[in-house]
Amino acid sequence: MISGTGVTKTYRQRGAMLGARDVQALRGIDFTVPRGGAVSFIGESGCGKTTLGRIVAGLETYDSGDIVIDGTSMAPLHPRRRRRHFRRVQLVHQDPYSALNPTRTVHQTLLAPLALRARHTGRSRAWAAGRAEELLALVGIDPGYVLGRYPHQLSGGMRQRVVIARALTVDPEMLVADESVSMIDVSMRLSVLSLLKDLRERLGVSVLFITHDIATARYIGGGSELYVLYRGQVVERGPTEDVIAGPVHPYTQSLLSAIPVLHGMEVPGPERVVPTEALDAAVEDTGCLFAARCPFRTELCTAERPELTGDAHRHACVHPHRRAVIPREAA
Ligand SMILES: Nc1ncnc2c1ncn2[C@@H]1O[C@H](COP(=O)(O)OP(=O)(O)OP(=O)(O)O)[C@@H](O)[C@H]1O
Repeated sequence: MISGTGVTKTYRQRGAMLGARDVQALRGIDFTVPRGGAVSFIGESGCGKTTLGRIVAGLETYDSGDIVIDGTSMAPLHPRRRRRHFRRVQLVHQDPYSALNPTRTVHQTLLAPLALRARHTGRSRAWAAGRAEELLALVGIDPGYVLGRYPHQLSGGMRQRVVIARALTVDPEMLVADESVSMIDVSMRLSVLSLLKDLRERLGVSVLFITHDIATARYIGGGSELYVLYRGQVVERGPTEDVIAGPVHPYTQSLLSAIPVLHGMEVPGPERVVPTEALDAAVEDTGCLFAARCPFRTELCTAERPELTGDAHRHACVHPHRRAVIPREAA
């Protein structure tokens, strides 16, 4: 199991004298990804999703809070010792064009980490070569066809699968799939999502999805948990189907109002709001981060920052109102 408590991250900006503001990318994030489970973080551009994914994969530092990997707390560990634990979490780059070294064949790409593992575990080079073939078969590509090829000789979908195979070379406990930087088209995205679903079932590897697209979270569905991130704060979290069918926070409702596969809300909610930096800068730091854009705002909203409350389905809103969403097919 991999979890985080109170994870914060602020990007310090140079030129504060000239009015540059530090960016609070994450403001105390708690999350839990059970072994073999799936969790999606959703939010619009700039909400902090990529920062969180990079922190969980050990590629970015955090200011406070903690990440716990299989019961080991990362905070007190020396960075060099953390690295060993963070290897259990692999980031799957969803930009297959830049994720692979163009000067290496697929064979070289996979063999480098596998040969290292073989050395550490007293296995042979033949084992590493065999494992490379096994992993390619596992992600649904013919090893005979791809092993000797360079990335530019492969289709985008195949490149994406090679990226996943490379992530699997270290037998990770969790894959972090950051779709916000995705450059692949919709049908390919769906095939990658179904591959990740399949790997969850077959290998028991857990998956953290990072996306701006609620349709992706909906596709992952069954048994997963959805976290809605707004300006570095989780404003709603719960079982995916539950949050999508009955969002409570006005921000989640505005995100859902833009989804073509949904008909609308039984009780009208807010229309989608397009974030602007200027509006963000004007918001008071004390109140609800969404208050400036919220159609249900009252004085209470600017007085104090709401915390997440509730049981399985939690929200951070002082005027919670569940609005049932009617799927288009049922309307
Ligand atoms: N290296 C950095 N230095 C300064 N600010 C940064 C840096 N990386 C991210 N930020 C800022 O932190 C905030 C969160 O960024 P992040 O990339 O995590 O958001 P995101 O939700 O993934 O956005 P996107 O979907 O556009 O990638 C943004 O305001 C961004 O401008």
